[in-house]
Amino acid sequence: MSKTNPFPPHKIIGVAVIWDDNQQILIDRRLPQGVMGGLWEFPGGKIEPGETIAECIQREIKEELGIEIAVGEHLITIDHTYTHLRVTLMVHHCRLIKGIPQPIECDEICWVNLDDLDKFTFPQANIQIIAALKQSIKQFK
Ligand SMILES: Nc1nc2c([nH]c(=O)n2[C@H]2C[C@H](O)[C@@H](COP(=O)(O)OP(=O)(O)OP(=O)(O)O)O2)c(=O)[nH]1
Ligand SMILES: [Mg+2]
Repeated sequence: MSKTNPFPPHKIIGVAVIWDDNQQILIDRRLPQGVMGGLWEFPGGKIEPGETIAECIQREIKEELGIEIAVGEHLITIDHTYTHLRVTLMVHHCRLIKGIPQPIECDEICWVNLDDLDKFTFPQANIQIIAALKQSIKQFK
């Protein structure tokens, strides 16, 4: 009988909701191979020792997309356990400062309106991120 590891590895991930000047959000599609291959996500990655979350997000976005961003307000922190992995997603609103995003480490990228996010398939943990995002925007309307 197969058993699920009760202590799956834990990753702390800095996640960016990057806004441009037209109120659009940048999402990327993960490479087809590997964990959660082919799903859409908000760009980001694993924190390195000694880094703040803002530094992690800035570094990951430079590495993955070749752009500079300003890291702003904290949106939400999500703890989620997948079958073989536990993630803590620390999500911040960010703003594009410089450059045109390139799909350096992902399959494709897309600027979308908040209302169009539902048309893309995200990992399960993102349902809560998207709900928080819609909630945070409503406050301004
Ligand atoms: N970046 C990002 N990761 C997400 C989101 N939702 C979600 O469940 N994840 C999960 C998928 C991955 O297991 C993990 C992020 O890992 P990653 O593969 O981008 O990070 P990394 O490149 O720094 O990690 P690694 O090479 O050291 O494995 O978080 C999301 O919206 N954005
Ligand atoms: Mg990543």
